[in-house]
Amino acid sequence: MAHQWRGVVAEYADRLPEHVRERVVTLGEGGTPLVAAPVLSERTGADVYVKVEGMNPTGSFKDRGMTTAISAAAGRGAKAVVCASTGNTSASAAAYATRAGMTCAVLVPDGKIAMGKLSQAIAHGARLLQVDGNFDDCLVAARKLAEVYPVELVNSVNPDRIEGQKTAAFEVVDALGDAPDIHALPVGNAGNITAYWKGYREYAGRLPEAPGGTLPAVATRTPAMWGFQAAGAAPIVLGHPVDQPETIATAIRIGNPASWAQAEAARDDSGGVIEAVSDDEILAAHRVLSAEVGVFVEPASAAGVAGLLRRAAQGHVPAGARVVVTVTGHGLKDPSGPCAPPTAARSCRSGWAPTSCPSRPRSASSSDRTRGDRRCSWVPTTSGCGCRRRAPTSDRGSTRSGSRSRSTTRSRCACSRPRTSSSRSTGRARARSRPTRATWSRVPCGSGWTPSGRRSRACTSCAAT
Ligand SMILES: N[C@@H](CCOP(=O)(O)O)C(=O)O
Repeated sequence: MAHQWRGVVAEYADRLPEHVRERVVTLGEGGTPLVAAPVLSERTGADVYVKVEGMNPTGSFKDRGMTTAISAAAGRGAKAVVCASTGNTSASAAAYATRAGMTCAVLVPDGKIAMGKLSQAIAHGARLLQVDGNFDDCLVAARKLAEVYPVELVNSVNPDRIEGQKTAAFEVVDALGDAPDIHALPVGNAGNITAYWKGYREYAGRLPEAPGGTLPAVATRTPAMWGFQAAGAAPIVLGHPVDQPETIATAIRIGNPASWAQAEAARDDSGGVIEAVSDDEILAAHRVLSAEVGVFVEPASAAGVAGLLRRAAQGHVPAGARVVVTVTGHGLKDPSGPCAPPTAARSCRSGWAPTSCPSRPRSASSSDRTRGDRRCSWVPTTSGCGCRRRAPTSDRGSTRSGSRSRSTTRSRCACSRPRTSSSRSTGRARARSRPTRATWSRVPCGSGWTPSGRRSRACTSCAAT
């Protein structure tokens, strides 16, 4: 008879602190598939499995930690919780807080959250505070709010979050019969690598002081932890905080991870690594996952696979090694991966689709259709909005009037770079440097196509309008 999964607190009660068990708030999280990935095994010469955390109730691994954090808060009689988020934490906190009858406030970087995640937080009734800053600024503000007001912080700086998230390591061992040789995963705020490492050590009987630490060991060993940050947001790799983290992998666009020291400890104690992968490597891995493995993930989730493929190509993956890669969130939360342009076009942000984009508008003008090479031809300049057209002749017919006036060209460019010396006023420059509604709306899609507007160029595959 099939086992009805009861959520991680009930399933691993004897290995969790007592205070998270007093009033359990659950949506049935955990028990996610560990999927064999023959394609990745073939490419790496290893025996690779993917832990599909997008199958959690709100579509990400955060639910494992949120059930314990919200349960603990509920047990203490909390009425409200707060978190800073790049999207997944807010969706999860909002859902579990609602389930517990609590108010949830979420602080997110304005314009930097994938539409699917934002929709979740709103749908679950969160009080949304969009901050003019990045995730790290949001976390500073959330910490202050929790100090001053009777509201509990449910980011992974809350130890109850780590307790819940460590159960993913238990599940891996339970499924494989022992710990893998290598566990690869993305690193953002670094709570997850911290939690997995704790879980693996506990299951191997190496933390006797932990809840359930006196229970018999389940695993005979622990894996090497391989963490991967996005190259534009790789503070641990660089050894210093990154003031303006930037990557297509919005979930790990973090410049100063809260669990930095713990992540380094996991790396060093396990004999592992933390490395950076480029956005193009992330997108390539995303394609492998979707088109070859059959698992659709959000872009950040592909960072672990990107890192594994890179290290395999460098000869760092021992033949036949058993490898688990955590893919952290579901692709439907942020469907931008398949239609994201390559780096050159992304940094330009002109709005021109790359040749690989499957979401080319069906209503392309005749010159667009005849233009063989649809790659972005905008290049950065040092004046104006920062972009200009390099080869105007190639799309002359696609402009409204056919004339090559500067204003027509500019109006096509939704670049959010700050204006430089040619700015008329500093105020205007600041306004331009912030994402406009148009650029913001394009973020979740990632295709580069502007939302429905005068040219009606909405992305036809992800419906980000
Ligand atoms: N990627 C996270 C960032 C917050 O991390 P947490 O570990 O503190 O929850 C998100 O989804 O918001």
